[in-house]
Amino acid sequence: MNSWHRIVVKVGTSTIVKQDGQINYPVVNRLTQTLSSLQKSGHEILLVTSGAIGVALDQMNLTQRPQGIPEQQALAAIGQGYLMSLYNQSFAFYQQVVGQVLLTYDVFDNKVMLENTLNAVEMMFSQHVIPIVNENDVIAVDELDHQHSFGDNDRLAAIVTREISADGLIILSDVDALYTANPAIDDSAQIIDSVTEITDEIRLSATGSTSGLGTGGMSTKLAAGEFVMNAGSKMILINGSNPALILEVIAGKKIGTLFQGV
Ligand SMILES: Nc1ncnc2c1ncn2[C@@H]1O[C@H](COP(=O)(O)OP(=O)(O)O)[C@@H](O)[C@H]1O
Ligand SMILES: N[C@@H](CCC(=O)OP(=O)(O)O)C(=O)O
Repeated sequence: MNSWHRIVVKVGTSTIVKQDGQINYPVVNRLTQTLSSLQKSGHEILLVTSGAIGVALDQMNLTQRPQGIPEQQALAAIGQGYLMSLYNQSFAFYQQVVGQVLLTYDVFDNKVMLENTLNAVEMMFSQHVIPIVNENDVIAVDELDHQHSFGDNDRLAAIVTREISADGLIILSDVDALYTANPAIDDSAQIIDSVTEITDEIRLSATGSTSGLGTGGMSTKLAAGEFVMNAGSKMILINGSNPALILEVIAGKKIGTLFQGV
């Protein structure tokens, strides 16, 4: 069924931080306006946001993401508070209350921690509050995974979508859709408007991030799509430069790439 009542929206760093490293205030404003209006019209919205490290780079006058894990953890600590202050201020303009939920992957393996988290999220939904989720990069302990994909919020958003039994996940990125090849480096790349199964051909089309801001590129989004489809839900990938597109997705308009099993 194509309903979008309980929705997870994931926003990538490349959407809220511009190429020059500055925060994209108009986009943050349109995002908070769109999500607030959806919440007020009866939808349950959970926002998974990246950007802690992205905004901290600017705060610390750095032009690129450091390679070292402790350096990135420190930036995550610095930027997370700032990121939440941005969202608090922007949502407050639309009289929308939000709550911060910082997660690590071990939460999903621990029955008690998971139950506590889900209880808090359900309570926020019943109070018309929008939970804002990010990975708690400062204390994340999965060292091996950390080395390879420090902070993968596409995966986190997919797991959250399953755990809260959301109707779907909307991923906002800096591309219009999944393409047959990375459009940043291949002019002949074509949009793929729907995916029912992640085939090897699709997997090969996806490469990592070229923006310098995001982390996972398209590979982590495909993995998220596969996870969400296996959980019986759906995912849409759209361009985050105009977050009001979320309203069109919910109205059933065909934009971006829809990942949905048959
Ligand atoms: N097949 C593909 N289709 C679309 N984008 C792709 C593809 N392969 C790689 N990419 C890259 O993935 C990037 C989006 O991932 P990323 O930079 O991690 O964004 P975000 O910060 O939104 O998570 C795009 O800018 C694009 O360069
Ligand atoms: N947790 C990290 C973001 C990790 C991440 O997945 O980034 P992105 O590829 O921009 O969605 C942060 O807040 O900086």
